[in-house]
Amino acid sequence: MTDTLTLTRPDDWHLHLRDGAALTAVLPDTARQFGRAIVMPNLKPPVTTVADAEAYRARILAALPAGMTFEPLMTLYLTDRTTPDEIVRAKASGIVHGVKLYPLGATTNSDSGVSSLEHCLPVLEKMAEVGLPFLLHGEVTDPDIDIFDREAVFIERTLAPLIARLPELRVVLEHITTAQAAEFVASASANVAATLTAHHLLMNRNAMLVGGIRPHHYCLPVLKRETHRQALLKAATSGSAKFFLGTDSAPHARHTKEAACGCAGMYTAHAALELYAEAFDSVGALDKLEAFASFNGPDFYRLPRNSGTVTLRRESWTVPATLAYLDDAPLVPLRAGETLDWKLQG
Ligand SMILES: NC(=O)N[C@@H](CC(=O)O)C(=O)O
Ligand SMILES: [Zn+2]
Ligand SMILES: [Zn+2]
Repeated sequence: MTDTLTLTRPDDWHLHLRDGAALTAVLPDTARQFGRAIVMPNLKPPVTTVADAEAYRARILAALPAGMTFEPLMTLYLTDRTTPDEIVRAKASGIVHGVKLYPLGATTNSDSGVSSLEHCLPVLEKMAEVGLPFLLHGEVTDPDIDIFDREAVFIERTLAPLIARLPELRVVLEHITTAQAAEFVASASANVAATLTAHHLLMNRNAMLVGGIRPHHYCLPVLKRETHRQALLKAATSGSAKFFLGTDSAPHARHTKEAACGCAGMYTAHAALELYAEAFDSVGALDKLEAFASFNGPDFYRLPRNSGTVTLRRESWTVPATLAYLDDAPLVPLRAGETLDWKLQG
């Protein structure tokens, strides 16, 4: 049995850092583990221009505790008003590494999202031309489509036609949750990849709905049935370079989750690598974790792999019940009050 695991320093290819006091509270959790992260642009208001991204990047670096190194990889939030010129500026900036699609109304802070990709074709063509990846929250928002089917329908209605139209566009289907998504990505061209969260590798929808409704296990795309979780775990541990780590750690203050209409998003950054190690260990695939966490992402984004390493040890520890977040508004991390079997050293 492996008890110690040393990995090339990993990166998080899908992360919500928020802003202000929330940013200051959560950033150290990520910076302890990851060299870089693709930082999601769904602030209020969203990060839609290179100027916004530069200012947000400066706020992230200013919030980083002394002595920690971490590189935020910025993204732009695609809107119906994004211009091809902004894409050219984004590529030239060197700090923007992707453009994010939030279908209008699909998830947290998506009310500036895109109503139809048809409007955005000139922008998407420019992204393909300059080589800026397109990052997708892959769910349709059609009210007639059942929430558990929204990812699979997105693949049929939006992703497949997009790829057929612009095969040279590099696309990341974020936080995939279904067997359909895993199969689609695995059989698509090398320009199509996916991120996988630790929580979708570890939990199915029973964790949200059995024995009472558990708001801290509610996220989007929503947890699916066990067959899907198994398909995701198989994809993550398959050795395919198309699948890589993206926590989708998405902090929301406790009272906004424990509410009649609770926010979507799980906070996992406090123990991200430990949670992935548990998932990979559960199928005897710890040897596949390094490529998933540290190689496949930078290779797809055409960035150098990190130097340096992190070490995990098989060691029990208890996750705190809450973490400090905003004044009088704590954060409930995934596995709050429970024991984890892996621990990041140092
Ligand atoms: N994943 C979530 O459930 N929530 C994310 C948004 C997102 O990634 O869809 C958030 O910003 O809170
Ligand atoms: Zn999303
Ligand atoms: Zn997200």
